[in-house]
Amino acid sequence: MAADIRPMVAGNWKMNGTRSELDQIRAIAHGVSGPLSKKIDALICPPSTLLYVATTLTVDTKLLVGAQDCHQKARTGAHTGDISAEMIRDCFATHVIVGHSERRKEHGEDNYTVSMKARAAYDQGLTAIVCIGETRAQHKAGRTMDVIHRQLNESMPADATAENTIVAYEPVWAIGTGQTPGADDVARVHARMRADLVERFGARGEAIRLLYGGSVKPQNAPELLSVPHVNGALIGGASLKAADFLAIYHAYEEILTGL
Ligand SMILES: O=C[C@H](O)COP(=O)(O)O
Repeated sequence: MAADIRPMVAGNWKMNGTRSELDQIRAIAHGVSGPLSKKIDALICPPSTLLYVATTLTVDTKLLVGAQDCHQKARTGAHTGDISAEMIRDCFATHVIVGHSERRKEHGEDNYTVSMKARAAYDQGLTAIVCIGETRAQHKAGRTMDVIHRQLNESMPADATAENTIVAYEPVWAIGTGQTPGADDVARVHARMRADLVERFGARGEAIRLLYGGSVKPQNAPELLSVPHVNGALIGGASLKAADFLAIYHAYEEILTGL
C-alpha cells in the first residue's frame, strides 16, 4: 500500500436496506469516527431511497455517504427511474459509484456511458468511483490485463484527478462468490492500473486511489488491504453489517502500524 495515499473503506449496499437497517448506518458512523478517522476515510453507499436520511444521520460523524449510480446527464430531464448527480449532491452525498459491473451487465452500460456518468459527477462536485473488472470468462482466457487497460482508459474522463475520481478494481467473478484473486494477482493488476494512470495522467495518476472489491471480508481484509497499490476496499455483502464493515475498517490499524 502506498504510504502517501489516504486509504478508503467503502461499502456498497446495492439493492439492500430499508429504514429498519438504518441502525447499521448509525453504528458504522459511530465506529468510524474515532482516532483512525485521522488516517483513513469511510464511505457508505446506501440505495437512493435512504440517501438523504443517511446523510442526515451522519452529520457530525466521519462517515461519508455516496450514491450507487447517476444518470449521464448531470441535472434534470425526462429519464424515468434515474437520479442525477445534482439530486445526489442535493442529498448532501459526496460520492457516486459509476460503472459497477452489475450496472454494466443489467443495464447495458458501456465504457463511454460510464465516462459520461463520471463527468456528470464532476459537474456537481461529486467524486466518481469508477468500477472496472474482468468477467470469469475473460479471466480464464488470460485477458485480465487487456480488459482492465481498456476499461480504465475508456471509462475515465480526461480531466480525472485524485479529488474527483477513485478507481475500484472488482473482478466480476469475485463479486458475491466468496472467491478472491490471490494477493499476487491483485498486486499485478493494481500495479498495471497505477502504471496506466501515470502514463495517461502523469503526476495526477500517482495520487488516484485504487480500491479492490470482490468478496472482501473481515478474514481476508488484512491480506488484501496490504497489497501494494491497494488503497482501500469497495465492500458489498460485508458492508451490510456494521460489525463486519468495522472489522474491515479496523484492519488498517495494524496495516498502518506496519508501514
Ligand atoms: O461493490 C461491491 C462489490 O460488488 C463487491 O461485492 P461483495 O463484497 O459482496 O463481493
